[in-house]
Amino acid sequence: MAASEALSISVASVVEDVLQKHGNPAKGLDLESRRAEEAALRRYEAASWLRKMVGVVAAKDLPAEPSEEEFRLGLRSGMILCNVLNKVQPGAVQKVVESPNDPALIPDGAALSAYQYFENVRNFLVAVGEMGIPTFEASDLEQGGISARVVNSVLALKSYQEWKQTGGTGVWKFSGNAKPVTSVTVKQFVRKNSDPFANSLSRNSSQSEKSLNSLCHDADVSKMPSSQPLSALVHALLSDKRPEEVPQLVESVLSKVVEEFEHRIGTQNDQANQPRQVTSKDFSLSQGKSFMKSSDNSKVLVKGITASSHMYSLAQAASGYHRVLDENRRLYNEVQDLKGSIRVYCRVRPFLSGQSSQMSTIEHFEEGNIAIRAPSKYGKGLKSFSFNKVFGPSATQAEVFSDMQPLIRSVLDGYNVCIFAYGQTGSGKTYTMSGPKELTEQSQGVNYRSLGDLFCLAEKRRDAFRYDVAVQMIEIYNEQVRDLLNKIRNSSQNGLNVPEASLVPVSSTSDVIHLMNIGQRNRAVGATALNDRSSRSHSCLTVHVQGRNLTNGTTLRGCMHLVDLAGSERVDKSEVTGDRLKEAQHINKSLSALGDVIASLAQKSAHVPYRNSKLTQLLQDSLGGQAKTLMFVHISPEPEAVGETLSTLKFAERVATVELGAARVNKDSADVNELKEQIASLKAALARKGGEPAPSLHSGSSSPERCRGKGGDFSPLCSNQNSGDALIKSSRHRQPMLDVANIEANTKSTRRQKTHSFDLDELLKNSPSWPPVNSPGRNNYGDDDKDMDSGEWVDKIMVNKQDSLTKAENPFNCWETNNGNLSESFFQKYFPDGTKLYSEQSYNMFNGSNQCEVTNADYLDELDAGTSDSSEPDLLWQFNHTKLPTLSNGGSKTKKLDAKPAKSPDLSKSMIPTPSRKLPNGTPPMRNGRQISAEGKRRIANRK
Ligand SMILES: Nc1ncnc2c1ncn2[C@@H]1O[C@H](COP(=O)(O)OP(=O)(O)OP(=O)(O)O)[C@@H](O)[C@H]1O
Repeated sequence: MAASEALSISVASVVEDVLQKHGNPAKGLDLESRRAEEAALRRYEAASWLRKMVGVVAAKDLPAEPSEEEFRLGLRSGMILCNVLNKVQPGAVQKVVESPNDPALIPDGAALSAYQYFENVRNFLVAVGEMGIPTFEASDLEQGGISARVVNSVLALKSYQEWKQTGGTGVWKFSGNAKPVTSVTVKQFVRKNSDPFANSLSRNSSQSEKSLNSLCHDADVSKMPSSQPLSALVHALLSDKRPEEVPQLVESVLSKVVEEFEHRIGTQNDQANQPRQVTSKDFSLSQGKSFMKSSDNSKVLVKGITASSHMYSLAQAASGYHRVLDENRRLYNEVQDLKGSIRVYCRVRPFLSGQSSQMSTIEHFEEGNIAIRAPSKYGKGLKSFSFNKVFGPSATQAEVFSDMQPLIRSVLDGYNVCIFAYGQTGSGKTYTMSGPKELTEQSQGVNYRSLGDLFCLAEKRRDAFRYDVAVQMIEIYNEQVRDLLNKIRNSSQNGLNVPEASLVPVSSTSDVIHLMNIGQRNRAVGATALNDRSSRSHSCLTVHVQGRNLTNGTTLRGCMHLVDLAGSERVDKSEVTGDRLKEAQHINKSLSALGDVIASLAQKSAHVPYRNSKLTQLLQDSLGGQAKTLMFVHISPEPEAVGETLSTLKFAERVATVELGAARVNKDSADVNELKEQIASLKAALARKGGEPAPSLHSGSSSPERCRGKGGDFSPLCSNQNSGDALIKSSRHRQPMLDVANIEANTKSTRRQKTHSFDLDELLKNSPSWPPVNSPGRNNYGDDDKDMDSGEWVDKIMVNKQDSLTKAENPFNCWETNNGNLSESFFQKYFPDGTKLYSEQSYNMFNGSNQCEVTNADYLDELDAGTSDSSEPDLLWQFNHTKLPTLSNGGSKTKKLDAKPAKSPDLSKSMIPTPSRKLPNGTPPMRNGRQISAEGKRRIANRK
């Protein structure tokens, strides 16, 4: 007799017990009493069935709800057993010995009668044994015998009969027993779907809570005989949990269920003197067969035995489902990361209020696939697209964020990350990145959540790392880069606004929220027919993180760009004129340039035209470098948007094919840090010798030596609330950086200067670096990288990486450092020895300036080359666009693993929806629009 055949476990009670223990371990159920109750219920079920089979007259000696003793005595003669067996399987027992006496009156041990009913019992056991039904020992019907084994055997026979009744053919296999059905506690388990596992497997992995609920619903928990319904237990358990805690919790509960189940099975095995431990595999396999035989594929009422085993299998499947899904995703992501692919998540915006009667063009979506119903104009039929993930209209902000959460960890692990939102105007880009206008905690977008998570994680790692964080917000408006967090000072001389600061240290989520509100207000927005809050610019929030390993002194620098692109829109839909047309053309141009870059990358072209727009320069290192890049592509569900939707999805699908190469960790060993400090000291000494104010590593007073800042008179937001207010106030007067640059250039002429027009490059040269670049030298970390744990995104071999210019090629030695992240000096000045120091001088250091002082740097260059070979130790803002000339010259330094052009349709112009704005005539110009435009033209003319 197989061990599994004698087992009898109720999964429902196991789940309930585990949930109760989870909710309040102190209130664990009295398992013993529960088990006794369970055994009694099973006995009643067996007795009831036997009575039903032979009729109450023949079964008069067997009460409907017998005690153990009554059960044993009632069956002791073997007559009921044999007669029932013959009904189930006619002729199974050839001759049933009828006792002349009332068997119930036969005293235990009476020899003659014992022989008579021994015959019956033996015949019964032989017959059921041949049928594959669990048997018991004849002595189990004697005093002291194990009546539970008799119960098991009877219930197995019952199960066999049910199987036969439902048309079972072939070899019957016992599938375990369940709680009995009695008149008192009717338990019917409704199977909602004949294949619940397939059903659950199609669910979103981030919806663990749903999975748990569905687990309970599938079991029809409301009908379970429990002191507390399972649903109540589930809710009690989950009520105080954060969504991100749910998956682990579910996993933990399910593994405990499995554990407990196996424990109980083991206990039963012991009781049954059958030491073989039944594995969950045995159990679910046998269950599976049994179920398939008894299922009618649509709706099956599964009672008793089957329900129990179904529950178990369901619990198992749900548990396994999460593990398998996680594993699949991890492996898939690893493959993607090894290829350096850009991840693409698609999000469908819901219909907005007042639109609900419309038909959605989204035919269906699940996991990574989406199908759009296209009208004949676009080639009638369903168009399917595949992405890493598709979020439907009802996806919450939390769900969307949870899928990209590992990236946050990556930033803290020293990786560069870029997340950007792409899509038609009004499709929900800003909603995803920031949230709706009326922001609540639930509706906060990726930006807020990322920063919140970042601080949270940093706090958790407090014992091992000390992290310093600073943020920067810019926008690209009409091909001009603007600093959204800039403290603006009105220049009394010429009336032009001057940016004062662009990088602000933050120490908490509220600092960030405050800053982002400022930045958001400063975005160029204007009314359009499609979206009255339509942004007219690309915005980018950059988060710089530096972490010092408190144990070994290594430093990690991560950087994250969160980019909300301006809306894409076809020109032919546009009716815009004037300034709006100009804006649209700029947006169009930059998105087309983005398409060109993507196309070149997809084809692995030698030359990637990054320089064609500010946007592509901004994203250069995220698109072609070592960053982990995620694109959220947004689509609207309205039929009139279907053209945009299709072209957006086509573009996005191409983006997904781009292989960027390996993301790399930015890590400096303690030795490197030490050397950098030495170099910084030497530089300071040299500067002093040259009669200039000595730069100080820790005083924050060094910036004037190299990158001249403006004489700002305010403190950072996080350290001075008043200054924050001032920042808000003054930042309303935005000024194109172009203008600022020239003012700067004109007011400073005594030192060696490099005066440029103030485009993105200029800004970046003098600001904390833009999309981080790791110079070749800096990235020679060798095996160190392997130590880094970056969550789902794995370290990779770098491919297709653009080399930065070497120092020698760098025309501006104040830009020579290419570590691509917040400079050492920044952290040394802002966070010396763990203290946030933000002096007026140090703050000035961050002020955008287009001038780089070059002082006695040749000697220092030698030093640098001999040490960290690429990393400017401090004092200078690290400019990471020094490689741009290389790129524009045809990318001669580009390393390609595979230079063979991939099959890649031209996705640039044809696929990028040409942005334009449908603006009602007479729309008021944006606040600075005209002035910027005029000034911009003047500056551009000057440059020429
Ligand atoms: N997932 C969503 N759930 C609910 N409302 C949404 C969602 N996505 C977008 N919306 C709403 O749709 C409108 C347009 O969204 P949003 O402003 O984010 O679009 P956008 O793509 O950023 O537009 P633009 O390119 O013009 O800036 C807003 O009112 C926003 O609140």
